[in-house]
This record gives sequence, C-alpha cells and structure tokens, in this order.
Amino acid sequence: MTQRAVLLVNLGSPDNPDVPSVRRYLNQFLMDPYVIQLPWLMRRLIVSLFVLPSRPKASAEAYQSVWTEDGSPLIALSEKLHKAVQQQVDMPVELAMRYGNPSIEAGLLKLAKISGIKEVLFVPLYPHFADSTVTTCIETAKQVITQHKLDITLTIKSPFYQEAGYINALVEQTRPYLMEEYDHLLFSYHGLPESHILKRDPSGQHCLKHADCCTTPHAAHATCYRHQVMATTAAFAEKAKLEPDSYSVAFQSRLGRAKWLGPNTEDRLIELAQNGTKNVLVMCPAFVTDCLETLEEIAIRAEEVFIEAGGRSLALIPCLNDDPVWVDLLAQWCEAP
Ligand SMILES: C=CC1=C(C)c2cc3[nH]c(cc4nc(cc5[nH]c(cc1n2)c(C)c5CCC(=O)O)C(CCC(=O)O)=C4C)c(C)c3C=C
Ligand SMILES: [Fe+2]
Ligand SMILES: [Fe+2]
Repeated sequence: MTQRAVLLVNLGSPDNPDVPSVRRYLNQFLMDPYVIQLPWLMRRLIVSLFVLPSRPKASAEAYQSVWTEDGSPLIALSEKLHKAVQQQVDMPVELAMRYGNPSIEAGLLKLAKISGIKEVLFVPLYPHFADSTVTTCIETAKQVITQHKLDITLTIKSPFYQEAGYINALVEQTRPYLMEEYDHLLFSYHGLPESHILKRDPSGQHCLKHADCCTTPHAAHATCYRHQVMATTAAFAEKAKLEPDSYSVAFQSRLGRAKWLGPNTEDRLIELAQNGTKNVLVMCPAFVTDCLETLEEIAIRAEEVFIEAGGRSLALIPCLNDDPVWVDLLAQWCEAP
C-alpha cells in the first residue's frame, strides 16, 4: 500500500448562489490576511463598510447566471477533475477548497485517517504563485496539521506556470479554437494588487521598477505573479506558433481602489474593438477550472463590453477542467511531483 495521498486544492465558491451564502463566502475570503493585506481592524472595516453591504447581492446575481444543476461550476468541474485523477492513480486523492466546502481541514483529516498514509502531496490548483492563492492554502494546511497533531508530512507542488507538461496541455486544449478564424487572442489573467508583488521582491528594487523587469532574469521571479504569467504566455506563444501581433495580455477581476496589475481586460477589449478587431478569442490560463470569473465576467460581461465597443464576437476558450491531457499530467505528478 502506498504511503502517499494527494490533496487537490482550489479556491472555493459559496454553498449556494443566494445573498446570505455569498455574504458568508465573501466574508471568509476577504478577511483572509493574504487577500486583503492590511491589519485586522482595517480589513474588518473595509470588508464590513465597503464590501458586505452591496457586493453579496451583485455577486449572488452573477453566481445565479452560471450556477449549474451540480452547483457552482468551479466545484462541479473540480469534482470531475478529482474523479478523473483518482481513476488513474493507485493512491487516495481528495479535493478541498480554501474557502467554503469541502474544506482543507476536512480533506486532510480524511486522508490522515487512512492507515499507512505518511505523506500528502498538496497540489494548489494554480499555475502561478500568489500569496492570495498559493500561500494562503499552504498555511491553512500547516495550521490544520499542527492543530490536529496529524502524523503526516506535506509535499507541496510548486507553481507550474512554465512546465512543459502544463504548456502542452494548454496548447492541446486550445488548438481547436486557434484553428478557427479569429483576429486576436487575449490572455486574460486574474489581476493582483501591485503591492502584493512589491512586497515579495526580496531586493525591493526589481519588480515593477522598469518596463521589462519580468523578462530580465531575477531571484524575485520565484514569487512574481506578473513574471510567471508573462512566462506562461511566452511559452504558449512559442509552442502554438502564434504571430507576435496576434495576441496580448490583460488582467481581470480588479477589486477596490488600490493599484492593480494592468492593462485591465475590459479596457483592452474596448481598445481592440476601437482598433478594428472584430473577432476575439479569450483564454484565462490563471484558472485551471472554469468559474465565475471566466463564465460570467468574461463570457457574459466582457462580451457585452466588446460588442458595445464595436467588436463582433468574443469566444471564451474553456479552462483545462477535466481535459484528458491535463488529467494525465496530474496523475504523473501524483507518482512523481
Ligand atoms: C487565479 C487566481 C486568483 C487570484 C490571484 C485571485 C486573487 C484575488 N481575488 C480577489 C477577489 C475575489 N475573487 C473572486 C473570485 C475568484 N477568484 C479566483 C481566483 C483568484 N483570485 C477564482 C477562481 C474565483 C471564482 C470563484 C468561484 O466561485 O467561481 C471573488 C468572488 C466573486 C466576486 O464577488 O467577484 C472575489 C471577491 C482578490 C481581492 C484577490 C487578490 C488580492
Ligand atoms: Fe517583473
Ligand atoms: Fe479572485
């Protein structure tokens, strides 16, 4: 019997698309000190005064527009992925969410109870490093292990933003869309406040200090989300043989008043439409499963913005979800991360 088990970890969704459930979810999410990186009292005030009074209603409506018979798309698709991986490997695999359910605590307790399990391969389902995604789920897992005195070690899968297997899976998944006619391919990555990147630059003098910082080799790139998404884009463009002017990068899902990475996806789509681009393809490689941010923000809202600005069609390329090439890659990592 193997000593290893696997925990796949994604972000999580509200339990239901109603206002109270979304409020609970947003409160847990935004009170996370890795997400809003301010002292507790300031975070509490911002979340209570500026987010919780109005956002749960708007977000609940957005969730309702994409909710499925099986629940939230992010959870339902992550469960399909989990099942497909479990079928390929001879070790226990569980799925957990950083916010909402099933929790990281429940997943680790379940795995730790299985006789003979000594090591958990912990796989954050994010290709790129960010404290607000990767660090927070790792720290939560460590707390659970300490709190419950679990006799297991964690092996953590590193961000895989430029691993050949991941780029290959993305290119294979995207190929049918690239073979259709289109004018421009937009890589829309989830955004991040610039302060999160600056805080992680060990030199304090590299990240976001000059225009080509992300393509100039530097130790900061181990934790630089912007460098990592640029590296994914470059590796994808090379493997898919994209023409240099046929694609660009933008950042979506901005929240609040702080300065976030740019350009903003909606602004970029307006610019493309105004410059005569008619048919745009959008892919979102920061997400491995489709979710609110791809299905509602891009496929519904961004499409409206693009068409209103003069574009003709916007097609969202699905995330990897339970694509067989991606499932095979995860199964390989289970055996040898
Ligand atoms: C892909 C990686 C993600 C990063 C980096 C990230 C940072 C980040 N997000 C918020 C605020 C919100 N994000 C929300 C939804 C959401 N975010 C991600 C992924 C990343 N977030 C996913 C996969 C989802 C979808 C969840 C789902 O149920 O489908 C939301 C909730 C929805 C809404 O009200 O808009 C918020 C809020 C911040 C502040 C942040 C970095 C600081
Ligand atoms: Fe950079
Ligand atoms: Fe987010």
